[in-house]
Amino acid sequence: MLKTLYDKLWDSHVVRADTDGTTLLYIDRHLVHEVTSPQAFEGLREAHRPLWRTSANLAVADHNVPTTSRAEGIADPTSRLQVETLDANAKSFGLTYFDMNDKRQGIVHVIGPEQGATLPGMTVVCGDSHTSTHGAFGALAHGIGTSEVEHVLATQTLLAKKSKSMLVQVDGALPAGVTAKDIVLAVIGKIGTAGGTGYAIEFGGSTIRSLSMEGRMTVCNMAIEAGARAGMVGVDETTIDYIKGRPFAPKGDDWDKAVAYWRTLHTDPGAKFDLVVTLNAAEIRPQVTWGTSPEMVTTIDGRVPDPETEKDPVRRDAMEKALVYMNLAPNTRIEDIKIDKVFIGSCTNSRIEDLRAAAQVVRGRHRAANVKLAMVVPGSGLVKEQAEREGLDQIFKAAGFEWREPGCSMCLAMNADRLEPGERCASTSNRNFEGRQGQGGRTHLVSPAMAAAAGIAGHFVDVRGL
Ligand SMILES: CC(C)[C@H](C(=O)O)[C@@H](O)C(=O)O
Ligand code: SF4
Repeated sequence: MLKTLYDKLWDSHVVRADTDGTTLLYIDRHLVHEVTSPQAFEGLREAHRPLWRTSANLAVADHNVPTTSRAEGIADPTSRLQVETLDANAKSFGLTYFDMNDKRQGIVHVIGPEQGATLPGMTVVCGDSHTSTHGAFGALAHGIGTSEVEHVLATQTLLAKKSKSMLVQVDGALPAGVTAKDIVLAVIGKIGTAGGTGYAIEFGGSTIRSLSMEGRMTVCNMAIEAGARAGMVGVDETTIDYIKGRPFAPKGDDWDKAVAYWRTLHTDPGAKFDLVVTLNAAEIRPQVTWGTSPEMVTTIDGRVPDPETEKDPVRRDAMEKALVYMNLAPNTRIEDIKIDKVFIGSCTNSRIEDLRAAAQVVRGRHRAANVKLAMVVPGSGLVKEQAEREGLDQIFKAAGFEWREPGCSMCLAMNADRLEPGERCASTSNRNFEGRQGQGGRTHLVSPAMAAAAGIAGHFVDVRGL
């Protein structure tokens, strides 16, 4: 039988399947962070349960860590308690753990692949919705809730039901200045934030094949924002080259055997998907969100839409509400929207290529006077180190951008980095709902190059013209 990549990943992890489709799946890799793990560890402790397979777990603190003056510790007591609780749990349960001062520390979805802890053919879970990122490696990866975190820690399995399959096929050469972030925002603009509900999405086509692993991770990262449970890309030489030599990757004979297996991890030609969506890369332009959902997106040469032209009353209401929150008038040119802050970071766009793309734009230029703060937050200590080797930190600092320590930072308002009420931000993160970056803050999702360009111009601007 012809199989999709999703079928192959699913079938190879079934421990037991009931007639109603409820399936117990074996989990190969469990990533742990401080927000969704405390109750899970507490549950194990109360039940006197050990971990089923300690070496399957990798833990890191990311959401609550400060991105400045880390040596002084964490000022906020709630954040400090969460991180200290993970410190203590990792120690008492014996998990591999990168603490806040370890240079391998970073955002959980950046460090998994960086360490080679995320490998093709694996099932990867984490108590975090953006676990879909890891699907870029030909893995079945998705977020789980805290009670499931406890279940995985105790049994190395998860109860699941198979989703339907969707292929998002993107073909053609990407125009200059258009990036993986623009592809995925364009996909969400097309299918909507509910378009992927009930599906696992495979991204394919020549455009996706030509993306680096960083780009593929950006695309899979936001599959969850399209409503899908998982995003994935088939394995090819780009995947294998990325993994080779990473600390957790197999070595010697094991490497050869693994690679032979990994090369089978793609959809068989002719295998059927429940739904196929196609995009032409040549038609994708730099994207900017204007509202409070990633599907409220348009192109840099576009305008804020006018709710008057929307016939569906539910959608019209949502648009009106979003425009009030965003303080935007219908028909405003996107290029005329002024910004107060820039955030370059998050598990969507904080990898070395993202930082290179942003640095290329700001090199020799300076932050606009109306931009109060432009911050660059590398996804991990190792990304930071690499960027510094390449002199990117100097380029950013010379341009008036702040160079920070790794973490989730201003992607969400769970640490010291946040927007003040009414502030408008060009952000490379993945969510723009009300209050996401701070109460009353206004988020516009863009690519790293577009965020950098907005920081220089003081308003959104087309990177293709720079
Ligand atoms: C805190 C965590 C549970 C959450 C998630 O699951 O995604 C966060 O990472 C986010 O991006 O909103
Ligand atoms: S960077 Fe943002 S989206 Fe990613 S895990 Fe952290 S909070 Fe969630």
